[in-house]
Amino acid sequence: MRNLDPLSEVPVDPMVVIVSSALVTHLYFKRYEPQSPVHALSILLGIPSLLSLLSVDTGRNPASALPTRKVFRTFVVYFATLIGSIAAYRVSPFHPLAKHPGPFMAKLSKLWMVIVCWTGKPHECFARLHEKYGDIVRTGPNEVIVRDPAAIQPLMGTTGWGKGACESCRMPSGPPIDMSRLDWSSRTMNAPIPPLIGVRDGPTHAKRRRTWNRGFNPAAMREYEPMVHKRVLELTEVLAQRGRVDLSAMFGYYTFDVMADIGLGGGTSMISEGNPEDLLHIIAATMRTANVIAQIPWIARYLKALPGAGADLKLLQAFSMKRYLARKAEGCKKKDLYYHLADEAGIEKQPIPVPIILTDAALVVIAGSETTATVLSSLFFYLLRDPEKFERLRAEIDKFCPRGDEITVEHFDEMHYLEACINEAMRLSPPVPSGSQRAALHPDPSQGKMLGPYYIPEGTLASVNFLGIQRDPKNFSPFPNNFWPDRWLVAKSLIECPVPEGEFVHETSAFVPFSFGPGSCVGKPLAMLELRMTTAYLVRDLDFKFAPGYKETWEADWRDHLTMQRGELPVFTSPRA
Ligand code: HEM
Repeated sequence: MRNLDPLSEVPVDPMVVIVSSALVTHLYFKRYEPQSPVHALSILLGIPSLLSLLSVDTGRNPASALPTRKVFRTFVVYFATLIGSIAAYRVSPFHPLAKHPGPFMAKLSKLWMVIVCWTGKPHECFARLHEKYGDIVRTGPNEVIVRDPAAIQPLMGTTGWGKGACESCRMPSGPPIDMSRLDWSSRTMNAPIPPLIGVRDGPTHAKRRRTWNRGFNPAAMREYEPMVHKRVLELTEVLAQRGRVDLSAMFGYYTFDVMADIGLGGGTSMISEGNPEDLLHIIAATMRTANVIAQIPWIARYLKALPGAGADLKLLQAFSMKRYLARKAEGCKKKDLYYHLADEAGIEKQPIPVPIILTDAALVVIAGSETTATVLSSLFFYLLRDPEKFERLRAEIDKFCPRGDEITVEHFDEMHYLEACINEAMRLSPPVPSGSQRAALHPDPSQGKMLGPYYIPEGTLASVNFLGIQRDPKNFSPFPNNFWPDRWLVAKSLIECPVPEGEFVHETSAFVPFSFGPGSCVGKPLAMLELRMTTAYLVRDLDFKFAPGYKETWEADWRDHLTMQRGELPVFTSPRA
């Protein structure tokens, strides 16, 4: 009987055809990285299915019309070749990142980063890797992290790369965008209208940022000052009566209330009532999941189909929607941040689309609350561990603003020690510890970059390790890991340097808690206002001490889920004696 196996009629071993097809698939994926699941799955399942059909011998034996073994063998050979080829290329000397050292498993697969991010300990892991491999470490097949301030300007400055793929998959909503012009690294979780922080394209980002910039200019900040002031007084009053509190949680409630007041027309009372809607836990859970998914953004397309996927995110979006509708119905009574983000003044030529207002409203609370709360919590942890520094700060505040007086922004210009303490807390515990990723926008080989002394090719995801550079003795010495606010005063020549001149290093370009360049933190003026005002009132008017039994595990409890998540800070608070 005639053999109908078409592959057997050509003088080529069917195995060669299957292996070659898998290698061509690797090349195709490497070059085009299909964005849609239908496209990707039709290639990954279609090719081996077709090859199975072609290699079925339907002529010899009717039983072979059920060619389970051949189909199985075709699939196994195809996928083994495909995976083997990808793995071999990634660890080979031909890979563009071959000369950058890093853990073998990280070079092989992004799964390594998925696991690291899931543990919440990337910041500790990266510190160990820098010790072992140096200032640039390959942390993924196409990814590096850099601990060198020379990388900041070229990567994040005006001629730097766009936001990395990670951010753009964090808060998906709305219709899909055309990803066809973006390179492999820009995979997103169908983030059609990404929040400002995830807008990769420079001009689009600059356009979106205009309303935000107006929302944090000096005139806008003057409007917010009374709102912050009111909440600081409320916090001070509540803490004066509470006794034992988790100060870290209280700062979370306080910053959330401030952001809701300024960005969403108010409507929350966490300082007095706690966290009844569980919003802070929802934000934490969202950040953790999103940071893991961001390592393999393509998976979001498939996860989204699962029931219950993104439930936390939806709760957060529902909260933003509720507050948005309330604020809109209320109308413009004051020039809050919403006034600027929704362009209630009508400055923009086109009205701001509602989906953009909603997406950015969620960003207001996500970006603006836990970040500031982390710095406040760390600052109080360091101050309570070191009563001499607490007293020195209190003396400065008393001097410029005695008890009973209202503390206003005018007082802060002269409070150098307050500024030094805040900077030092942000140096030791930046709320975005492992940096904000960047990636070239288009697959253009000319877009490779020198990051200081290191060349990285386009197609690389790159981050500057903020915690790493801020604690590197090459940038801050002596005592790089200790809370030593005096370094900021020495650097400004306000006090004598207590160590021999050669031992003092203060590299201000390596201090980037708010990041750097056109995509850096737009909310910095508000964050600084909250940090100064809150610290000044609490240190001046309250006494604090660690709750008995607290093991001072503050830093060990940190979890890095893009933003730092904090553990408890149990303290006793009382009115100042
Ligand atoms: C101490 C407190 C804060 C710190 C340390 C901090 C830090 C950061 C960092 C590192 C980024 C990433 C920038 C990048 O991608 O390069 C960022 C972005 C951002 N932050 Fe903050 N932040 C703080 C408070 C705030 C506050 C109070 C707001 C108010 C809403 C805010 C709003 C934003 C926004 C909107 C972005 C996105 C900016 C953009 O992509 O253009 N942040 N922040």
